[in-house]
Amino acid sequence: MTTDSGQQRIGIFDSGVGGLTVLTQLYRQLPNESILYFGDTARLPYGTRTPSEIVEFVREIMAWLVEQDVKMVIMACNTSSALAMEMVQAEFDIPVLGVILPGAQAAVQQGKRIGVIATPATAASNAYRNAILEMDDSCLVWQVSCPAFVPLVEQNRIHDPYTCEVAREYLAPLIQQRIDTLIYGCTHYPLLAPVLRSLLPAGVTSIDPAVRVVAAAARELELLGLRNAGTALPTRFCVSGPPQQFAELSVQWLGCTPAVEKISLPTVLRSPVSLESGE
Ligand SMILES: N[C@H](CCC(=O)O)C(=O)O
Repeated sequence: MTTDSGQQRIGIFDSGVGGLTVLTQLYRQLPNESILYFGDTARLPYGTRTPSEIVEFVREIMAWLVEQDVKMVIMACNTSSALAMEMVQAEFDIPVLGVILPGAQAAVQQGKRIGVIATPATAASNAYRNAILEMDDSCLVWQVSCPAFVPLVEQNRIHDPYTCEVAREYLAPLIQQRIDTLIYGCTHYPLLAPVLRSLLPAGVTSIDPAVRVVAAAARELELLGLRNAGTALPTRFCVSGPPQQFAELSVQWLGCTPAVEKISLPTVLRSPVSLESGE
């Protein structure tokens, strides 16, 4: 498929508005690049899904993004990066970046006592713990699963006093362990930064993996000769749920109301292996 004006976009996806924190970094660091954003809003939150559901969702999204002729994909979702990276690398022949490794790398360069707040699926996968310890086994890592955060952000309840109460509870064991670094292990969480920062001791550095993953994307585009020299096209926003809801929620971070399309993802056959395994 040929894209508008022949320009290939970078595809980024999340379950909902969390990926906007990656999009903001793309606007900052790669202002000439055109972006296709997909939010799987009909099926969020991902963090309480099973690993096989998450892999299946990512497979469908990747197939659709490839159909749209994107030149690179950034998985702007920690849960997808933690659970589906292996599948993506095995099944799709396109540059794909996840947020876990860049986030872990930023953390080990910053501190030794590292806290990770993440969705239940990401925390259970131990993706951050494993990545951090592989890079520096002298680090100490504490992970906290925060199931309430994504629904609260998607319900636009960031400034609700209840959100602050929940955040206090999630952060308490990390503060007790005297962490020096905190990874926002879900792309929705930087949207909660004002609340989180108000609860964290001043000496704790927070890490938003979006900054690093976009820097890595810039390097990779350069290396592959895929940088866009011209002017970026307006970002194309697509969702699987109600477009109006996404538009109304995201305006506060985008600064303008985006035009949002509802799309249907293709159904992808599971995998040759699972089809054959029944024979
Ligand atoms: N923002 C995503 C997904 C959160 C969810 O839908 O639970 C992440 O980074 O994990």
